Amino acid sequence: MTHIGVIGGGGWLAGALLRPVLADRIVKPADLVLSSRSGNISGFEAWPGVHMTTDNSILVDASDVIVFSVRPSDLDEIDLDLRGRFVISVMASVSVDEITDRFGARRIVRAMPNACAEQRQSFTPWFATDDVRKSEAEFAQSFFSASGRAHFITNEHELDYFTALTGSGAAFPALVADAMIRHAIEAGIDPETADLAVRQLFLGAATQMASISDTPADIVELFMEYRGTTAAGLSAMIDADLAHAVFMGLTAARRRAMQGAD
Ligand SMILES: NC(=O)C1=CN([C@@H]2O[C@H](COP(=O)(O)OP(=O)(O)OC[C@H]3O[C@@H](n4cnc5c(N)ncnc54)[C@H](OP(=O)(O)O)[C@@H]3O)[C@@H](O)[C@H]2O)C=CC1
Ligand SMILES: O=C(O)[C@@H]1CCC=N1
Repeated sequence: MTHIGVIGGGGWLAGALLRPVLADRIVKPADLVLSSRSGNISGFEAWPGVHMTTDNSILVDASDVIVFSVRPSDLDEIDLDLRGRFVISVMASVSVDEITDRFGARRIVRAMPNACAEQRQSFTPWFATDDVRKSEAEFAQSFFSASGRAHFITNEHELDYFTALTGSGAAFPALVADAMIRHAIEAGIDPETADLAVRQLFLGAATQMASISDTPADIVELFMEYRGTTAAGLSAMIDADLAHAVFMGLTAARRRAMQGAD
């Protein structure tokens, strides 16, 4: 697993995944090839040895592992024969069967990281076809572990669910954070302080939830039992059916993932 080629390597997710991989020397800069359509790839200035191309066939010839990180709607313009090759895909909504039908590859790892990879905090479930070799599965686990928590799953269909749940990265928490910041500003807190306060709150909450055995439901219960100001706030949010809004959002995102997002 030495030479890696990333089709769509100039994109948002590829950069977020690859910078930790390069920083950890899981892949050497000289062994990495990135492709894009435009030839414009930035974010790799710290690793001048990384190769860049607009020709995917050059990338394939130079690589043992071919990573697909283009938008699903851009797949039609890619015509490659990848029979006998090992492929990793991070594309939403593109099944391993579709990858086999389009490109001939049978040894496929399909993963769903998120953009928190840049901070090494992605949750990345990944699935492997039966043909994937042990060394290739080990490479996939170490590749995705550089940018967060990599988690092997045995049911490919779950990836469409995770596309909605965790592929969305900071987006859904950011929606809640933004509402809190706007409320604070309306209450007279200056915007800079409101922003600082809510960012720190989310960092504290995430760190706490990641490090204690209490579940999120236990934490809610703890504050409800305390019967203080937080319980008053929680009761109003529960009455307003915050959970319903979250369920509706996740259902819509999952439906889109199953239909084919771009
Ligand atoms: N962004 C995210 O948070 C997440 C994304 N994903 C998945 O990752 C994949 C990539 O997404 P993202 O990084 O956001 O997308 P971007 O639009 O940021 O990047 C896509 C990249 O693909 C390149 N590209 C398009 N067509 C070709 C081609 N024919 N040959 C070579 N390169 C090509 C683009 O080049 P150019 O710019 O020059 O056109 C660009 O560098 C998607 O399938 C998405 O579903 C999964 C989880 C999270
Ligand atoms: O919003 C999107 O479509 C991308 C793909 C999966 C998560 N984010």
